[in-house]
Amino acid sequence: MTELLTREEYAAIAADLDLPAAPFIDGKFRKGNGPVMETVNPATGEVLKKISTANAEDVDFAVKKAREAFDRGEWSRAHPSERKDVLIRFCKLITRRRHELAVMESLDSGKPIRDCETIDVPETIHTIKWHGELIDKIYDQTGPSGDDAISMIVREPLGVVAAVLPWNFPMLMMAWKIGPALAAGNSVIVKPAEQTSLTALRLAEVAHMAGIPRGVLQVLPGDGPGVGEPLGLHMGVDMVSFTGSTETGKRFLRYSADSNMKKVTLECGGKNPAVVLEDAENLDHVAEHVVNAAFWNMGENCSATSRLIVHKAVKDALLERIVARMRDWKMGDPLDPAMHLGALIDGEHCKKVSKYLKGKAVAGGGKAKGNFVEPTVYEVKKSDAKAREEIFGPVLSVIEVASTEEAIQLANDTEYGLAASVFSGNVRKAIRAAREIRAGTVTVNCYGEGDISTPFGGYKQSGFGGRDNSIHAHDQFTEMKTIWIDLTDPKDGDNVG
Ligand SMILES: NC(=O)C1=CN([C@@H]2O[C@H](COP(=O)(O)OP(=O)(O)OC[C@H]3O[C@@H](n4cnc5c(N)ncnc54)[C@H](O)[C@@H]3O)[C@@H](O)[C@H]2O)C=CC1
Ligand code: BAL
Repeated sequence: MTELLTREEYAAIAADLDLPAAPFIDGKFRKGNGPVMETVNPATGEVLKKISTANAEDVDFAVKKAREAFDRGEWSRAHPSERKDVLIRFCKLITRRRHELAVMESLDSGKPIRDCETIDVPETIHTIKWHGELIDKIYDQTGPSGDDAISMIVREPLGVVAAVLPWNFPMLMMAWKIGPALAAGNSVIVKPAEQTSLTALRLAEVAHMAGIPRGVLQVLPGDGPGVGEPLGLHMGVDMVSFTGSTETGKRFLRYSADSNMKKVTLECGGKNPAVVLEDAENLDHVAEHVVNAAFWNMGENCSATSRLIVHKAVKDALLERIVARMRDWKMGDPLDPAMHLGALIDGEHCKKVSKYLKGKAVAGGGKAKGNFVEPTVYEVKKSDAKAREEIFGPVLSVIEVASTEEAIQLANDTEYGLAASVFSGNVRKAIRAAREIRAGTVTVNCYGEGDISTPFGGYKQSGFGGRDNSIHAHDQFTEMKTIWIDLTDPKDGDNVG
């Protein structure tokens, strides 16, 4: 269990922070050639730091350094157990600095400190450790090539990987990418979201202290056009692993087509349903999961439940319980460990979310103060924008249905397919529904994203090209090669063709 400090202790850590302020390239912080960018605390509007950003010239330099590091081979060709040892040392250093990292994450993103301490930091450590531990335990394969040959099917690191990150889980999404990519031996260039660069920069420095060689993990702060686009278009980048909006994800497919056909994997948006069937058991339990699914991380979560598709027989009883549970979710100062909800990422996003706060709410719906938005529930028609568009905020749209078939049809009536949940007391019905819903993760009688051992990614416009987490992430960050070895004796005659 992670211990939480007091508000005062967190404030003291915040006051003492020495925040990073420049790109981390080839083993050190260097002034970038891009514009200076302010990183702002979304809860207070205070400028936390002025950060020197990278530009296309810095991207070129970082790619060159990443390639040189890859070719030197001290990381890419190190024995897997050596890479494991360094990654585990990296995790130990993160553990030592966990409170500092949690406070930086909370200040920079508006996330409640209790989540940063109990989820973001420990899951970051767990993810990097899991992939480090994995790398010296997986085998390559041989093919069924008969007596005259042996075919080896081996996995090799891709080379230079760019990880383009969102602002909603800055550190954890970095771990989802760098854990498997570094374990496999790649050089990685991280582009954090422009709102949240601080923990990425600190992690790169800590990784270097742990023994990750220069050039192997670099971080380039900056915006999409200034840093993301040159990375996407760069002829020296072998892969982009992206998490963010579907619209920007599609841009990376275009960048790839317009440059070197680099591998692209995309983890994008969602309009995720919780489907509650008429035989759902224990509505208190269902309500607890739905409230967590909809409002955790202020709804700024790609897998957040934003549609509650509920059978009319249980709707009123469930809504009553949801409204009651919402009262336990306290919103306020993110550095106060009693708070469950902090601020949305910035004013622009807050404006986008607030556009949906119209009509009579079942709960919440109060006017947003600063970047804080009250958790809100609406009953809507299936054609309503609230039921169709990704809001990415604490807004839950409830749609009543009259049958299981209608519920599943509606669950699938979206361009997205990231996550879903099904609640039913009948296992056969629940599993049938889970199979019929077209989404990358479907949970039964709970909400969740699985864990590090299970793949995460989307169907339809929620994802492309691979999965984060699990051994499938290792596949994502490696290239597959066949090595065919002839075993016939040349003395026995012609073995050509
Ligand atoms: N995981 C998810 O599903 C996420 C979804 N979103 C959704 O996206 C909406 C917009 O949020 P944004 O921060 O603007 O997401 P975004 O998808 O534009 O940003 C994600 C990353 O892509 C980069 N990027 C942006 N434009 C780019 C470009 N033209 N070329 C290369 N890289 C580029 C950004 O700098 C950031 O690092 C949100 O309101 C939300 O609905 C946002 C963040 C995460
Ligand atoms: N929930 C993990 C991925 C994301 O929200 O972007």
